[in-house]
Amino acid sequence: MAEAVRLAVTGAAGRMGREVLDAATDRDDVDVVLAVNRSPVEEISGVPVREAARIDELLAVEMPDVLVDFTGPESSADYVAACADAGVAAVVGTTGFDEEGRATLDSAAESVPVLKAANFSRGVAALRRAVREAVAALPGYDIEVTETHHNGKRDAPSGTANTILDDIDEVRSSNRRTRSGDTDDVRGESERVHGRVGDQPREDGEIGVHARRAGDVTGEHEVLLAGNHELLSLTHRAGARGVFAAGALDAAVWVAGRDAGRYDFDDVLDQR
Ligand SMILES: NC(=O)C1=CN([C@@H]2O[C@H](COP(=O)(O)OP(=O)(O)OC[C@H]3O[C@@H](n4cnc5c(N)ncnc54)[C@H](OP(=O)(O)O)[C@@H]3O)[C@@H](O)[C@H]2O)C=CC1
Ligand SMILES: O=C(O)C1=N[C@H](C(=O)O)C[C@H](O)C1
Repeated sequence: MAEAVRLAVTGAAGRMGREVLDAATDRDDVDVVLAVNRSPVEEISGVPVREAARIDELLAVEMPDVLVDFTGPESSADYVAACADAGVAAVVGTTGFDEEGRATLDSAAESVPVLKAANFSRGVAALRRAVREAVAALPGYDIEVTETHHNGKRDAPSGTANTILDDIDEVRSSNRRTRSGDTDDVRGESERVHGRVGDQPREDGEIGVHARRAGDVTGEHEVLLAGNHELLSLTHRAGARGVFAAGALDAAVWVAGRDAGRYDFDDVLDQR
Protein backbone atom coordinates (compact mmCIF):
# COMPACT_ATOMS: atom_id res chain seq x y z
CA MET A 1 0.00 0.00 0.00
CA ALA A 2 1.19 3.57 -0.83
CA GLU A 3 2.47 5.65 2.07
CA ALA A 4 -0.04 8.02 3.68
CA VAL A 5 0.04 11.59 2.32
CA ARG A 6 1.46 13.99 4.95
CA LEU A 7 -1.08 16.76 5.50
CA ALA A 8 -1.06 20.27 6.94
CA VAL A 9 -4.45 21.78 7.81
CA THR A 10 -4.98 25.54 8.20
CA GLY A 11 -8.00 27.14 9.88
CA ALA A 12 -8.05 24.07 12.14
CA ALA A 13 -10.69 25.50 14.49
CA GLY A 14 -13.02 26.70 11.73
CA ARG A 15 -16.19 24.86 10.69
CA MET A 16 -14.40 23.21 7.76
CA GLY A 17 -11.00 22.83 9.44
CA ARG A 18 -12.61 20.75 12.19
CA GLU A 19 -14.39 18.58 9.60
CA VAL A 20 -11.16 17.98 7.68
CA LEU A 21 -9.30 16.97 10.85
CA ASP A 22 -12.16 14.73 11.92
CA ALA A 23 -12.42 13.04 8.49
CA ALA A 24 -8.63 12.58 8.33
CA THR A 25 -8.58 10.54 11.54
CA ASP A 26 -10.83 7.91 9.87
CA ARG A 27 -8.59 7.44 6.79
CA ASP A 28 -5.31 5.63 6.41
CA ASP A 29 -4.30 7.35 3.14
CA VAL A 30 -3.61 10.66 4.95
CA ASP A 31 -1.63 11.57 8.06
CA VAL A 32 -2.03 15.03 9.61
CA VAL A 33 1.47 16.23 10.55
CA LEU A 34 0.55 19.89 11.13
CA ALA A 35 -2.59 21.83 12.08
CA VAL A 36 -2.58 25.60 12.58
CA ASN A 37 -5.11 28.23 13.64
CA ARG A 38 -4.97 32.02 13.95
CA SER A 39 -6.54 32.19 17.42
CA PRO A 40 -5.11 29.85 20.02
CA VAL A 41 -6.68 26.40 20.35
CA GLU A 42 -5.01 23.44 22.05
CA GLU A 43 -6.15 20.50 19.98
CA ILE A 44 -8.86 19.37 17.56
CA SER A 45 -9.69 15.67 17.01
CA GLY A 46 -6.58 14.75 19.00
CA VAL A 47 -4.27 16.84 16.77
CA PRO A 48 -2.26 19.60 18.51
CA VAL A 49 -2.99 23.00 16.96
CA ARG A 50 -0.04 25.36 16.39
CA GLU A 51 0.21 29.11 15.81
CA ALA A 52 -0.76 30.16 12.27
CA ALA A 53 1.69 33.09 12.36
CA ARG A 54 4.58 30.56 12.40
CA ILE A 55 3.45 28.82 9.20
CA ASP A 56 6.74 29.31 7.26
CA GLU A 57 8.88 27.82 9.99
CA LEU A 58 6.37 25.00 10.70
CA LEU A 59 6.18 23.95 7.03
CA ALA A 60 9.98 23.80 6.87
CA VAL A 61 10.17 21.60 9.98
CA GLU A 62 7.18 19.26 9.44
CA MET A 63 7.56 18.99 5.65
CA PRO A 64 3.97 18.02 4.73
CA ASP A 65 3.22 16.87 1.17
CA VAL A 66 -0.02 18.88 0.91
CA LEU A 67 -1.65 21.78 2.79
CA VAL A 68 -5.47 21.85 2.93
CA ASP A 69 -6.91 25.33 3.39
CA PHE A 70 -10.44 26.43 4.30
CA THR A 71 -9.97 29.89 5.84
CA GLY A 72 -10.55 33.36 4.34
CA PRO A 73 -9.32 34.75 1.01
CA GLU A 74 -6.55 36.91 2.49
CA SER A 75 -5.07 34.22 4.73
CA SER A 76 -5.53 31.59 2.04
CA ALA A 77 -3.42 33.56 -0.45
CA ASP A 78 -0.71 33.94 2.24
CA TYR A 79 -0.77 30.21 3.03
CA VAL A 80 -0.50 29.26 -0.65
CA ALA A 81 2.44 31.65 -1.08
CA ALA A 82 4.08 29.94 1.94
CA CYS A 83 3.45 26.56 0.25
CA ALA A 84 5.22 27.78 -2.89
CA ASP A 85 8.27 28.81 -0.81
CA ALA A 86 8.31 25.49 1.06
CA GLY A 87 7.63 23.22 -1.96
CA VAL A 88 4.30 22.01 -0.54
CA ALA A 89 1.22 21.31 -2.73
CA ALA A 90 -1.96 23.24 -1.84
CA VAL A 91 -5.63 22.22 -1.84
CA VAL A 92 -7.76 25.36 -1.51
CA GLY A 93 -11.44 25.27 -0.59
CA THR A 94 -11.62 28.91 0.47
CA THR A 95 -13.93 31.14 -1.60
CA GLY A 96 -14.29 34.88 -2.18
CA PHE A 97 -10.86 35.67 -3.71
CA ASP A 98 -10.28 39.01 -5.43
CA GLU A 99 -8.03 39.54 -8.49
CA GLU A 100 -4.93 39.91 -6.35
CA GLY A 101 -5.63 36.69 -4.43
CA ARG A 102 -6.23 34.78 -7.67
CA ALA A 103 -2.94 36.13 -9.05
CA THR A 104 -1.11 34.89 -5.93
CA LEU A 105 -2.49 31.39 -6.53
CA ASP A 106 -1.46 31.53 -10.21
CA SER A 107 2.04 32.57 -9.31
CA ALA A 108 2.37 29.85 -6.62
CA ALA A 109 1.22 27.30 -9.22
CA GLU A 110 4.39 28.03 -11.20
CA SER A 111 6.37 26.18 -8.54
CA VAL A 112 3.92 23.79 -6.77
CA PRO A 113 0.59 22.10 -7.61
CA VAL A 114 -2.40 24.23 -6.54
CA LEU A 115 -5.82 22.55 -6.62
CA LYS A 116 -8.68 24.96 -5.95
CA ALA A 117 -12.41 24.22 -5.93
CA ALA A 118 -15.31 26.31 -4.66
CA ASN A 119 -17.09 23.07 -3.82
CA PHE A 120 -15.63 19.64 -3.03
CA SER A 121 -18.95 17.80 -3.19
CA ARG A 122 -19.37 15.16 -5.90
CA GLY A 123 -23.06 16.08 -6.13
CA VAL A 124 -22.19 19.67 -7.01
CA ALA A 125 -19.78 18.42 -9.69
CA ALA A 126 -22.74 16.48 -11.14
CA LEU A 127 -25.03 19.53 -10.75
CA ARG A 128 -22.57 21.64 -12.79
CA ARG A 129 -22.57 19.07 -15.58
CA ALA A 130 -26.40 18.93 -15.54
CA VAL A 131 -26.63 22.75 -15.62
CA ARG A 132 -24.26 23.00 -18.59
CA GLU A 133 -26.37 20.45 -20.47
CA ALA A 134 -29.67 22.14 -19.61
CA VAL A 135 -28.41 25.61 -20.64
CA ALA A 136 -27.17 24.22 -23.97
CA ALA A 137 -30.49 22.45 -24.58
CA LEU A 138 -32.71 25.40 -23.58
CA PRO A 139 -31.39 28.55 -25.31
CA GLY A 140 -33.38 31.68 -24.51
CA TYR A 141 -34.86 30.34 -21.27
CA ASP A 142 -34.73 32.68 -18.26
CA ILE A 143 -32.21 31.59 -15.64
CA GLU A 144 -32.17 32.40 -11.91
CA VAL A 145 -29.55 31.11 -9.47
CA THR A 146 -30.31 30.92 -5.75
CA GLU A 147 -27.98 29.81 -2.96
CA THR A 148 -28.73 29.39 0.75
CA HIS A 149 -26.11 29.14 3.49
CA HIS A 150 -25.72 29.38 7.26
CA ASN A 151 -25.71 32.80 8.92
CA GLY A 152 -21.91 32.71 9.49
CA LYS A 153 -20.95 32.79 5.82
CA ARG A 154 -18.91 35.85 4.79
CA ASP A 155 -18.89 35.90 0.97
CA ALA A 156 -21.92 36.34 -1.28
CA PRO A 157 -22.82 35.00 -3.70
CA SER A 158 -21.17 31.70 -2.77
CA GLY A 159 -18.10 30.52 -4.64
CA THR A 160 -20.19 27.66 -6.02
CA ALA A 161 -22.87 30.03 -7.36
CA ASN A 162 -20.15 32.13 -9.06
CA THR A 163 -18.67 28.98 -10.62
CA ILE A 164 -22.10 27.93 -11.91
CA LEU A 165 -22.64 31.45 -13.32
CA ASP A 166 -19.29 31.21 -15.15
CA ASP A 167 -20.33 27.78 -16.50
CA ILE A 168 -23.57 29.30 -17.81
CA ASP A 169 -21.70 32.18 -19.51
CA GLU A 170 -19.34 29.73 -21.14
CA VAL A 171 -22.16 27.58 -22.54
CA ARG A 172 -24.16 30.61 -23.72
CA SER A 173 -21.11 32.09 -25.47
CA SER A 174 -20.36 28.86 -27.22
CA ASN A 175 -24.06 28.47 -28.24
CA ARG A 176 -23.95 31.94 -29.82
CA ARG A 177 -20.74 31.11 -31.66
CA THR A 178 -22.20 27.88 -32.99
CA ARG A 179 -25.43 29.53 -34.13
CA SER A 180 -23.81 32.47 -35.93
CA GLY A 181 -20.80 30.50 -37.18
CA ASP A 182 -18.79 33.66 -36.49
CA THR A 183 -16.10 33.26 -33.86
CA ASP A 184 -16.04 37.05 -33.29
CA ASP A 185 -19.78 37.13 -32.55
CA VAL A 186 -19.47 36.36 -28.86
CA ARG A 187 -21.25 38.77 -26.56
CA GLY A 188 -19.75 39.16 -23.10
CA GLU A 189 -21.14 37.72 -19.89
CA SER A 190 -24.87 37.70 -19.15
CA GLU A 191 -25.76 40.56 -16.86
CA ARG A 192 -25.96 39.24 -13.28
CA VAL A 193 -28.70 40.98 -11.30
CA HIS A 194 -28.22 40.55 -7.58
CA GLY A 195 -31.74 40.55 -6.12
CA ARG A 196 -34.43 42.91 -7.39
CA VAL A 197 -36.23 45.79 -5.77
CA GLY A 198 -38.81 48.33 -6.90
CA ASP A 199 -39.62 48.87 -10.58
CA GLN A 200 -37.13 46.44 -12.06
CA PRO A 201 -38.56 44.31 -14.85
CA ARG A 202 -36.46 41.39 -16.02
CA GLU A 203 -34.25 42.22 -19.01
CA ASP A 204 -33.67 39.69 -21.78
CA GLY A 205 -30.72 37.43 -21.02
CA GLU A 206 -30.08 38.67 -17.50
CA ILE A 207 -29.49 36.14 -14.71
CA GLY A 208 -31.03 36.82 -11.32
CA VAL A 209 -28.71 35.85 -8.45
CA HIS A 210 -30.07 35.41 -4.93
CA ALA A 211 -28.02 34.77 -1.77
CA ARG A 212 -29.94 33.74 1.36
CA ARG A 213 -28.33 33.48 4.82
CA ALA A 214 -30.21 31.68 7.57
CA GLY A 215 -29.63 29.41 10.55
CA ASP A 216 -27.26 26.50 10.09
CA VAL A 217 -27.95 25.58 6.45
CA THR A 218 -24.85 23.69 5.22
CA GLY A 219 -25.29 24.78 1.59
CA GLU A 220 -27.97 24.72 -1.09
CA HIS A 221 -27.76 25.74 -4.75
CA GLU A 222 -30.70 25.94 -7.15
CA VAL A 223 -30.61 26.77 -10.85
CA LEU A 224 -34.00 27.56 -12.34
CA LEU A 225 -34.58 27.58 -16.13
CA ALA A 226 -37.97 28.79 -17.36
CA GLY A 227 -39.48 29.41 -20.81
CA ASN A 228 -41.87 27.89 -23.33
CA HIS A 229 -44.50 27.37 -20.59
CA GLU A 230 -42.23 25.04 -18.61
CA LEU A 231 -39.81 25.24 -15.70
CA LEU A 232 -36.77 23.12 -14.91
CA SER A 233 -35.27 23.30 -11.42
CA LEU A 234 -31.90 21.71 -10.64
CA THR A 235 -31.03 21.68 -6.94
CA HIS A 236 -28.22 20.38 -4.76
CA ARG A 237 -28.39 20.27 -0.96
CA ALA A 238 -25.38 19.39 1.15
CA GLY A 239 -26.53 17.42 4.20
CA ALA A 240 -23.27 17.72 6.16
CA ARG A 241 -19.84 19.39 5.87
CA GLY A 242 -18.22 15.96 5.92
CA VAL A 243 -19.13 15.79 2.20
CA PHE A 244 -16.76 18.71 1.45
CA ALA A 245 -14.05 17.40 3.79
CA ALA A 246 -14.05 13.97 2.12
CA GLY A 247 -13.75 15.58 -1.33
CA ALA A 248 -10.89 17.84 -0.17
CA LEU A 249 -9.01 14.85 1.27
CA ASP A 250 -9.53 12.90 -1.97
CA ALA A 251 -8.11 15.95 -3.77
CA ALA A 252 -5.09 16.07 -1.40
CA VAL A 253 -4.30 12.40 -2.05
CA TRP A 254 -4.68 12.95 -5.82
CA VAL A 255 -2.55 16.10 -6.01
CA ALA A 256 0.40 14.86 -3.90
CA GLY A 257 3.47 14.42 -6.04
CA ARG A 258 1.94 16.01 -9.18
CA ASP A 259 3.71 18.60 -11.35
CA ALA A 260 3.37 22.29 -10.52
CA GLY A 261 0.26 23.90 -12.06
CA ARG A 262 -3.40 24.74 -11.46
CA TYR A 263 -5.86 21.87 -10.97
CA ASP A 264 -9.53 21.63 -9.99
CA PHE A 265 -11.85 19.02 -8.49
CA ASP A 266 -12.94 17.81 -11.95
CA ASP A 267 -9.34 16.67 -12.51
CA VAL A 268 -9.67 14.44 -9.45
CA LEU A 269 -13.06 13.05 -10.47
CA ASP A 270 -12.09 12.41 -14.12
CA GLN A 271 -9.34 10.06 -13.07
CA ARG A 272 -11.09 7.99 -10.42
N1 LIG B 1 -14.78 24.38 -1.29
C1 LIG B 1 -15.70 23.84 -0.48
O1 LIG B 1 -16.19 22.71 -0.68
C2 LIG B 1 -16.13 24.62 0.72
C3 LIG B 1 -15.63 25.87 0.92
N2 LIG B 1 -15.91 26.56 2.06
C4 LIG B 1 -15.20 27.82 2.23
O2 LIG B 1 -14.21 27.64 3.24
C5 LIG B 1 -13.96 28.87 3.90
C6 LIG B 1 -14.05 28.68 5.41
O3 LIG B 1 -15.37 28.36 5.76
P1 LIG B 1 -15.75 27.98 7.28
O4 LIG B 1 -14.92 26.86 7.75
O5 LIG B 1 -17.23 27.86 7.32
O6 LIG B 1 -15.31 29.34 8.02
P2 LIG B 1 -15.10 29.58 9.58
O7 LIG B 1 -15.35 31.03 9.79
O8 LIG B 1 -15.83 28.59 10.41
O9 LIG B 1 -13.54 29.29 9.79
C7 LIG B 1 -12.57 30.11 9.21
C8 LIG B 1 -11.19 29.66 9.69
O10 LIG B 1 -10.23 30.46 9.02
C9 LIG B 1 -9.47 31.17 9.96
N3 LIG B 1 -9.22 32.53 9.45
C10 LIG B 1 -10.14 33.40 8.98
N4 LIG B 1 -9.53 34.56 8.63
C11 LIG B 1 -8.21 34.39 8.89
C12 LIG B 1 -7.08 35.24 8.73
N5 LIG B 1 -7.18 36.48 8.25
N6 LIG B 1 -5.87 34.73 9.09
C13 LIG B 1 -5.73 33.46 9.57
N7 LIG B 1 -6.79 32.62 9.76
C14 LIG B 1 -8.01 33.09 9.40
C15 LIG B 1 -10.30 31.23 11.23
O11 LIG B 1 -9.40 31.39 12.33
P3 LIG B 1 -9.95 31.89 13.75
O12 LIG B 1 -10.43 30.65 14.46
O13 LIG B 1 -8.75 32.48 14.41
O14 LIG B 1 -11.04 32.88 13.47
C16 LIG B 1 -10.97 29.86 11.19
O15 LIG B 1 -10.09 28.88 11.66
C17 LIG B 1 -14.97 29.88 3.33
O16 LIG B 1 -14.34 30.62 2.30
C18 LIG B 1 -16.05 28.97 2.72
O17 LIG B 1 -16.75 29.58 1.68
C19 LIG B 1 -16.72 26.06 3.01
C20 LIG B 1 -17.28 24.83 2.86
C21 LIG B 1 -17.03 24.00 1.70
O1 LIG C 1 -19.24 28.78 3.32
C1 LIG C 1 -19.77 27.65 3.18
O2 LIG C 1 -20.31 27.05 4.12
C2 LIG C 1 -19.72 27.03 1.86
N1 LIG C 1 -19.02 27.64 0.93
C3 LIG C 1 -18.77 27.17 -0.38
C4 LIG C 1 -19.20 28.20 -1.40
O3 LIG C 1 -19.02 29.41 -1.16
O4 LIG C 1 -19.69 27.82 -2.46
C5 LIG C 1 -19.26 25.77 -0.64
C6 LIG C 1 -20.42 25.31 0.17
O5 LIG C 1 -21.61 25.69 -0.45
C7 LIG C 1 -20.37 25.73 1.63
